[in-house]
Amino acid sequence: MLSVRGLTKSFGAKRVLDGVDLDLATGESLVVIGGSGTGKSVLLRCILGLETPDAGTILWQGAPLAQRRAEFMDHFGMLFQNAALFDSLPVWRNVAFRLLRTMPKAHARRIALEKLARVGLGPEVADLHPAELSGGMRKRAGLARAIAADPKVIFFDEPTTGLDPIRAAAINMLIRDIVDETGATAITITHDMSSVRSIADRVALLDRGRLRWQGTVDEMDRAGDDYLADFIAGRARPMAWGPG
Ligand SMILES: Nc1ncnc2c1ncn2[C@@H]1O[C@H](COP(=O)(O)OP(=O)(O)OP(=O)(O)O)[C@@H](O)[C@H]1O
Repeated sequence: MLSVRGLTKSFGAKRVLDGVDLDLATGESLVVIGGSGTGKSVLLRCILGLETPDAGTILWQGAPLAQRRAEFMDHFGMLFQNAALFDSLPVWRNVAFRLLRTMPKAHARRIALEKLARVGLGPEVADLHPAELSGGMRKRAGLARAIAADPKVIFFDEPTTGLDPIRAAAINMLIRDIVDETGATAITITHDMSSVRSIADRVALLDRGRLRWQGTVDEMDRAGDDYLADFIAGRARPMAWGPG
């Protein structure tokens, strides 16, 4: 359903993406891993049309995504790093933000409460403001917002950043369950190997602007790629990969 071909993007003299090819089937959950500054966010931003690639194509359902951007965005949801909620709005209005453009307030609120319940937040949370929530609750509210309009494609940007391991595991489980339930196609970018193991059908390792390796989680553990093995184990090789 989503194909990236030869995606290239430089900032000044620095080539951040250097011919990335990627295919994503409907309902598949792809997790993109890679060291800091390897271009994971730039890849997502190019797919979203927030950056203009220097070269390459992005196809959605077989047609250039750039020509169908509005339709794509109607079917798209995103969990932002640090949840990115609007501080001035109560939680339910954050969740219902897109719905409020197309439906009466009472209906949008009812859906927001359903989505909040789906991510484990009760109705008592609906009228609180984001500042009154813990980090884990903010992530859950961000997740409720991401799924509010029943998206077919969901991006998760570093979903466990800032959470303790137990709350991170809960968010990972919730994401996997939601992806399974909804049949949504998902791309997650993360450094967190627990997210990879919980969420991924397929893993792609981005390194110096290229996809260095991709495969299933099982294949990842047997891959025989030194950098991938170091990444999985959280192992540093002095001077091997630059200051990144
Ligand atoms: N708008 C921009 N202008 C200039 N350089 C940029 C811009 N956006 C990204 N970069 C550079 O592109 C490189 C890749 O950035 P990107 O944010 O995609 O990394 P990342 O893999 O998501 O890293 P992290 O895991 O640390 O978030 C970095 O060196 C960054 O400084």
